[in-house]
Amino acid sequence: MSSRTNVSCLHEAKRVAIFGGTHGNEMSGITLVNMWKQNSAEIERNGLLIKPFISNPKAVKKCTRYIDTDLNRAFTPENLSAPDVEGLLYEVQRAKEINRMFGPKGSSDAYDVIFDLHNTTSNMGSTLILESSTDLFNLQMVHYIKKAMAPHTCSVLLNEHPQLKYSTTRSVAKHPIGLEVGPQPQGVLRSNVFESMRTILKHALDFIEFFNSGVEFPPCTVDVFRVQERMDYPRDTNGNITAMVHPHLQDCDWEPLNRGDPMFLTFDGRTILYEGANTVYPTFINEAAYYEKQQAFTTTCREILSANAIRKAFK
Ligand SMILES: CC(=O)N[C@@H](CC(=O)O)C(=O)O
Ligand SMILES: [Zn+2]
Repeated sequence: MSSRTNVSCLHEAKRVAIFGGTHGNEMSGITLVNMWKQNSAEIERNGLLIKPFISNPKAVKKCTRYIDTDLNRAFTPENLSAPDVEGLLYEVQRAKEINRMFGPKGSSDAYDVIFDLHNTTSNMGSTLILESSTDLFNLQMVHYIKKAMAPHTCSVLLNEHPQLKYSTTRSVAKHPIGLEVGPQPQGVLRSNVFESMRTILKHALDFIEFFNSGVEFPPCTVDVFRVQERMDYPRDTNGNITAMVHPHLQDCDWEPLNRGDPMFLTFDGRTILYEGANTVYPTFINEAAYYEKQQAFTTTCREILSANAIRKAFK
């Protein structure tokens, strides 16, 4: 069978948004988007409409993650269909606005791609976040970016967990893609993190330009880390944490954690071991924003996804 028969023909991706400031204290995305709003030469590509956009301007102004509630959890069907009344939470109101501008979510009018730029305090390096294992366009794009970034690594986190998946800002687009780069403290800009993010965006836009010009991308595989479980800190009956991430686990994002490996260190010096049966690959280890979400790290398992060849459908 010739490979021709297996080429999936996908719609052109003309409308692309780049969001920064979904969280108002994650400075790389905010700074890049503000820069590109002033001068967009760097992100312009043939035949593409590219919109750099600050998604939570009030939170950016205060340099805080959010005003009333986490915008990156707010794109639920209930919120998006809520009537426009006075007194809505700021981020719910903003989610509705973003849905009107870039969506409606799930409709053919929605933007083709939204890149949502985030920073983490965890030592995750550069990470692309996918919400679906079957989005061929995104899988091929991620494959292209990983190859273009080599020898630097760019990990892929896949969150399609039925309970742990959340309603992200980028989920308004047909092809939602998150970019998480760390470690960078909240409210701080680090040049290495800023430059990695900028380079990944460049490769991503190049991919879309090639795709729209009719280039065919051959079948590929993508190594991903699939979200498995949320691990909370040990807590007392008042909900206060009683232990910290163990020094042997701290900064070891994406490295295997085996049964019997140290996980937490209590304030009185006791080590708490990982007791799960299977080897997992922790990520978002000691993320500052996740203390309030009862999350010390996320466990993932490794998986290899396959994607068909793709090219643009000719009308
Ligand atoms: C540290 C951080 O904000 N992480 C993002 C991950 C994502 O975009 O899916 C979040 O929790 O919304
Ligand atoms: Zn974020």
